Amino acid sequence: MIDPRLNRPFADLWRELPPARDFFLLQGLPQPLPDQTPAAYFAGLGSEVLTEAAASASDLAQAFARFLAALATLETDAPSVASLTILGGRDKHGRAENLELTLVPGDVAALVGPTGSGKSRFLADIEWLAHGDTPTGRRVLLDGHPCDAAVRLSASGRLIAQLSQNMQFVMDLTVTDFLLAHAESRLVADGVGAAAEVIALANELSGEAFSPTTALPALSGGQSRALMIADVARLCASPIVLVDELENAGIDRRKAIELLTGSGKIVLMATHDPLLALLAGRRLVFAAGAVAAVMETSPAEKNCLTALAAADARLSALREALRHGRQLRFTHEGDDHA
Ligand SMILES: Nc1ncnc2c1ncn2[C@@H]1O[C@H](COP(=O)(O)OP(=O)(O)OP(=O)(O)O)[C@@H](O)[C@H]1O
Repeated sequence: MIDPRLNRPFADLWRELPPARDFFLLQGLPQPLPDQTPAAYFAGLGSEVLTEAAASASDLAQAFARFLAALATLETDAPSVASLTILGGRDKHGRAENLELTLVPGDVAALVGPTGSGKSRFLADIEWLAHGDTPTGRRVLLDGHPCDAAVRLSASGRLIAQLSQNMQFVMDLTVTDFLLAHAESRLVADGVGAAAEVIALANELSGEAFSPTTALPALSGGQSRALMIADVARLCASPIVLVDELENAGIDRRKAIELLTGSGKIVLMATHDPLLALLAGRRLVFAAGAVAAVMETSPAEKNCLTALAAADARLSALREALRHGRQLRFTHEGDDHA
């Protein structure tokens, strides 16, 4: 049976599956015209081109149809996770950790605890999809099942995105070129639109806007974080996001969390920041390398959010004034004028 896509103009195919163009490059075939159909293109190939390609016109048409089918499968192959479960292991002294925590898309869990209490280790256990084979003995289940070695090797990079504290780009590309390359690798149909959307979101998160033509290494720390968060939220298929401290990132943390959870991701973040902790539905309290308690954010705590956000905005305004060399003023009445 003839693939119906072979009777549609190339312009439509390029729009839906941009990497379909690569077929012609890889086969060393002339680039088709946008208003041509593949059926007409292959039928019209001259004998010289066919000899060079060592294939008949119908072989090439069938190979192109298989290429399109494979691309379409890749595109729908975004990993999805309905639940993430972490089963307790043991603390630094070998005592059992009493934990069975299940998170679903849209959930945010904050990891709190003194320095050295095991927050980063917990994130690393999830990243590794631990199976009782890390120092903590924890086990991580996806959709209620343990992950076998094949899943762990092939899927952990695609399932889990990590935003770490120190983010520095070494690639000498402009922001747009980087995002276009990422969009292309993810087979996003409208790469240009997606890149523009990520830049707009990143500029909403960071205090100082950057332009699409800014070189990646020229971005400030806050701008880099903002770009990565917007990229993870919009372009990255990973359903699980691990965040190691957002507080000093120089970005709108509240918006950043809303952006990530709004895109249906499971977010786990280590934090010492009350604002971020209260944005999470649950917080895991760490002590001696284990989760000592799981606290639900209470309605009373949620009520504090508005006041806390206002206090946070005042502090941010002071930071901004400080940055710009202005005099600082902080009053009990809250009418500080910097
Ligand atoms: N259950 C455990 N068993 C054995 N070692 C552990 C356990 N939990 C954590 N550790 C180890 O303890 C050390 C400190 O833990 P970790 O770095 O995770 O703390 P943290 O809470 O992230 O600290 P900080 O807030 O300073 O970043 C690490 O070397 C880690 O591997």
